[in-house]
Amino acid sequence: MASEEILDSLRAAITLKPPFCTGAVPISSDHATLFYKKGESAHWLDLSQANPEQLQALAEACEPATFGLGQNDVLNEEYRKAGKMDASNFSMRIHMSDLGIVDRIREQLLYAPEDQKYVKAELYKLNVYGKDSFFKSHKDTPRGDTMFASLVVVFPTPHEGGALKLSHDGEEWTFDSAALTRDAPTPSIAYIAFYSDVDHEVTLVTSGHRVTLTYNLFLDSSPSQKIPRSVQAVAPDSNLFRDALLAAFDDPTFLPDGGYLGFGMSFTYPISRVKRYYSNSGGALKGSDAMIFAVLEDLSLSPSMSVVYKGLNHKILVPTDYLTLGSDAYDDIDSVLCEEHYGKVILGLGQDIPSHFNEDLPIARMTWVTPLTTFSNFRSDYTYYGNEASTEHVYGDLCIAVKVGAFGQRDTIADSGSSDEELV
Ligand SMILES: O=C(O)CCC(=O)C(=O)O
Ligand SMILES: [Fe+2]
Repeated sequence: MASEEILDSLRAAITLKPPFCTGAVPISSDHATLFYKKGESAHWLDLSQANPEQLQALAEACEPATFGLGQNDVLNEEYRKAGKMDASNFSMRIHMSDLGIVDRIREQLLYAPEDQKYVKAELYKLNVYGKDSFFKSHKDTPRGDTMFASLVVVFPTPHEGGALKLSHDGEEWTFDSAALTRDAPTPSIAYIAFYSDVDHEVTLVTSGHRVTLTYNLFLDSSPSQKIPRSVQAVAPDSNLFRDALLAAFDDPTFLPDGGYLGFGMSFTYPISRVKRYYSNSGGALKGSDAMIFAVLEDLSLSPSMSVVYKGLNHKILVPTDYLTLGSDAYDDIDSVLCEEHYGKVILGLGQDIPSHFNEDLPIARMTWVTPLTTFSNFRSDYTYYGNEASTEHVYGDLCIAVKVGAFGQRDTIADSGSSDEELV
């Protein structure tokens, strides 16, 4: 039986990386010059040295900002009070890639094999948060299934308040853009990029004007962006987890006969994207999820993105490679998931085989290092052909699963997903 102390040391080594990256970057007047349309006339101002009258004129050229609710954009000033200008109504010569911000996001937020680490920052809107503006807590609506994060850039226009507060999984962070831009020795923008599924809010602006550009960040497969070699596949803090895993593997009392290790996800992933991007590798996973996957691969194990289904009688582990949604079932769902989707019944390491167990079903002896979460919960519909055809569904949660060999041969098992009948 896996000793609790070894598991605790593994858990402690999974340092939760903050779900954002941030910084301040000096800008020139050329970067800070904003041209915009208002009715028939054109205007411009330099956001690195704008006066209150210019900022007030810009605020008046904006429309009230809406926000995404489901698939709709709604206006509700109890929830969000700010001005917005669509990208078609203004122009700036500032590019996030030229300022090195896209590279920083790639290194710090996107933690994937080099050939998948392409980030595209697409300008979304300009916002002006005048006095009494705010935006209550929300998650950003993903615009397409390759969008993974949002980027907010705040210009050095005088204002107080308007900090961005983020919270995820019981932790909170504050991005005080007013202080960051005020304290910089030369005119600088402050930026923050955060995963779209992180809750965030803009606190009340108590004076001045907070002017921002927002960008949607997409995974992009264009090879035009070459990744600098210096970007490491595994970031330094992953050494802690790697060392803890190696120590656990060296301990004969840890999974003496081998078994599966499971890791619950720390972030949300749309299942359509999981099938497309993550089935064979952890490409573009977020934060500690990405770190765990990368370290397991580095240790020559074969982690897979898998789903834990709550089946009829059992929990069933199915690699996302073999996940088909909307299929037909001529048998009970547990058997279908095992026989047609390379699923395995999950049992704990020392757990007895339940009575009336169908001996044909393969078993995965699973130890959860981090608990299964419902961040990436989804539902699969299928048609069950019993006496009559009926539409049924089964719920699943995404996880990282890895098969580990017995003591002395930890990394020798490639979990091909084939329906090996042996009890692991
Ligand atoms: O301005 C900010 O700091 C955040 C804005 C925001 O959350 C949004 O536009 O969705
Ligand atoms: Fe937002």
